[in-house]
Amino acid sequence: MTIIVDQPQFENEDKVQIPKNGEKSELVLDGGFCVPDANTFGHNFRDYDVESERQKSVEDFYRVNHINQTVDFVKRMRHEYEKLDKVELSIWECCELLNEIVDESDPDLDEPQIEHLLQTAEAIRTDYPNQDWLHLTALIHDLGKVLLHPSFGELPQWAVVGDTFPVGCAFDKSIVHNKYFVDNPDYNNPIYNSKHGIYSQGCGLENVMMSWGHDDYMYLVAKENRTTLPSAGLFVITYHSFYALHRSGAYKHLMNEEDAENLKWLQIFNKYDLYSKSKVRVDVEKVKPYYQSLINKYFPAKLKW
Ligand SMILES: O[C@H]1[C@H](O)[C@@H](O)[C@H](O)[C@@H](O)[C@H]1O
Ligand SMILES: [Fe+2]
Ligand SMILES: [Fe+2]
Repeated sequence: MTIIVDQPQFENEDKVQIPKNGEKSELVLDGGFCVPDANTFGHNFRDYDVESERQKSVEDFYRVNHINQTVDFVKRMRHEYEKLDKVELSIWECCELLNEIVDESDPDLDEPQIEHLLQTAEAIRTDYPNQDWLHLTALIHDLGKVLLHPSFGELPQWAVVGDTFPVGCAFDKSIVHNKYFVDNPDYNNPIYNSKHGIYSQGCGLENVMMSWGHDDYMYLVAKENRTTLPSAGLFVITYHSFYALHRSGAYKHLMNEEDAENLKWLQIFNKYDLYSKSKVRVDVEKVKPYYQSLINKYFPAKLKW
């Protein structure tokens, strides 16, 4: 059986159902990319409740993340990192640096980060051969995880990875492990805990502060280094971990028209980001010249980080 995924769409469930043992079925994305039956550990993708060793550490990750991501914290991080005074590196050098990094929030990934970047990019490239900006967006979408590296300040996991969400307004129920927000200082602050909080209807996501992490950081780096990527590419980078929006449809009241357009690309991108996590290795040396040509097209040779 072949299930075609309609795109783009809002899904209300937080995890994707995959076939039970023995049931043969596959999900086929737009251009024929086949979604694996299960993640590397034999579970549904993004199943945050399944009993496993990994589940416990992922839940603990979200507990600390939800307690510490506050308006004050995000403001401090933005101020610190917009200086871009840490290091000077090319995009590719940064991809290689990612290999030293482990993401403790991810229940699905068991490969080095560079594999994940290339698997995502190559899967999209097959299905959308003419959108070279989307191939490059995929290659760099998780590069901000270098924040975990000593030369970038060695931030703790909870300040770098995991799903993101707005701060400064109420935390939505659809956010993974949302029960831990009760211990966040902003949770009981009347300025921050209403539906709109410090924002207004349709204000545009650009004006909304997201929890600090690799998405926002990479957006900052790309923008300040004057990338020529289109706005949809920057949107994908900035909100790819915002599952409450792109999967559950929460916080739509903060979007403007441009966000709604860009969201369509994010929903396409997300399928590849999530389901290309597999054991199938990409031959890095073989694909490197292609990605290097895209880097040359859209970025300066060296970037300030
Ligand atoms: O655990 C994962 C991982 O950190 C991804 O890079 C991020 O984009 C996802 O939103 C998150 O769930
Ligand atoms: Fe990510
Ligand atoms: Fe990713």
